[in-house]
Amino acid sequence: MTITNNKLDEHGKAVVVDLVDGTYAGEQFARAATDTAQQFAVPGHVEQPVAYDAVILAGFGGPEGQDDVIPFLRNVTRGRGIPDERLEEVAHHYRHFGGVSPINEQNRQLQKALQAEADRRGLGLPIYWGNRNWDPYLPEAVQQAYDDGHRTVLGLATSAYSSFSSCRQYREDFAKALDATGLWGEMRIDKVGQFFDSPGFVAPFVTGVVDALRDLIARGSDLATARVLFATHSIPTSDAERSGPRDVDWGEGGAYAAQHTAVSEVIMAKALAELRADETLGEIPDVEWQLVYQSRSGPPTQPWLEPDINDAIADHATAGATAIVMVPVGFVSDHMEVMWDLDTEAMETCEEHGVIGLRVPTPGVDPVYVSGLIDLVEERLTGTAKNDRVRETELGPWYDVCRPGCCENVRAGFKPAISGLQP
Ligand SMILES: CC1=C(CCC(=O)O)c2cc3nc(cc4[nH]c(cc5[nH]c(cc1n2)c(C)c5CCC(=O)O)c(CCC(=O)O)c4C)C(CCC(=O)O)=C3C
Ligand SMILES: [Fe+2]
Repeated sequence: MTITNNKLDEHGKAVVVDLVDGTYAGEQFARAATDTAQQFAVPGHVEQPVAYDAVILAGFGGPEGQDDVIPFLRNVTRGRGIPDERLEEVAHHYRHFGGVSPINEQNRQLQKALQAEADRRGLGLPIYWGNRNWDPYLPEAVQQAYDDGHRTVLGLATSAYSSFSSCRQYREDFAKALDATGLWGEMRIDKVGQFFDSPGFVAPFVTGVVDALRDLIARGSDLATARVLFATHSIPTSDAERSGPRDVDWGEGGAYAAQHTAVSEVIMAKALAELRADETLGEIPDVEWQLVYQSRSGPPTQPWLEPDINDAIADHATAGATAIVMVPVGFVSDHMEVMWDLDTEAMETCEEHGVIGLRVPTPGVDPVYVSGLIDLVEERLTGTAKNDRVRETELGPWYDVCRPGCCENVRAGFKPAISGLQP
């Protein structure tokens, strides 16, 4: 069986992936031949215009009532055979908030805001929305876009960094949606590359850190004893090591940790520069910062990225810190991982240790972020050259087309994915 995704674009420059046999979820599926590598602009930036006619926003999805909680968690943990009793332990975060995660409403708002910005620029692009784990599901969004006549679609996932969970799984979800709808070869879906260091994503965090530090100054707190903790989702160290292209040595924690470290450094530098530009504030000392991890799950025997934010708060308090500023740099909206793990648990840890705890907002639907995402869409519409794309760290602009093995998950095995060279 040969299936073709990513058909020739109308400018003749081929972005074609010929797919050969592979197996996925009991179905004959597609595996791309690696010798198609030459057909992509190496090292993975598409520098020709593509006439995308729609955008599909891909979200994580979350429950919207108590009855949704267990079915949602079954979806998230699908294929790992976790019994419902175990899921009920995770469920208590959701149960605590009436079984409702704010994530779907946040994505509805984001969809609206993106649509308004695309319309304002006269792009004529409808923005669809579908989720990985809850209604509305991604295949429905793909089918809807197809039924409305769209054949060349740009995917945009609500996740900024590289790793299996934050990038490749969304690429697989789009491929799975093409399979579920029978639209392989009928519809081209490409995905916007990881945007951790795009100006629109970075700016709201800078504003947030500036506001939090100003707040501390206003309270008479000494910034020399404040700590800024940049928080992101922990992942298994085995996933972290495989994040990003395999032919680059990213150091400990792989591209995932390297991207977070680079962005945190930029946010910190920009925030301090902004505060120092305000002479009414007096001397602003350097503020100690650290990248920390949250929301670890999985068996205790499996190593995940550390330190955990709660351990870090305890250590900093012991070492004399008086205030903790939490920056959820790994997340795009104030969903459950933020509401529970930071605003509930980590705040409690701050209280226990007698330190001030402040939490910076995520980008959410900040107009700067929304506009920045549409800039990324425009880069792909116009085929903006790699060197003309504005990014805030040396690591970017990240790839439009991932290389073989990028963010692979050896536990789950090979699955087809869009916007990359297989396997
Ligand atoms: C890197 C990353 C992001 C950031 C990138 C992105 O945003 O996509 C993220 C986001 C999210 N994670 C979320 C929820 C969950 N994640 C789980 C489990 C896991 N996440 C992982 C990683 C990530 N997760 C991993 C390695 C696992 C272990 C299981 C596995 O190997 O897959 C579980 C299962 C229970 C448990 O194990 O705790 C739940 C319920 C929600 C929704 C929140 C809401 O409802 O508001 C969001 C946005
Ligand atoms: Fe997660």
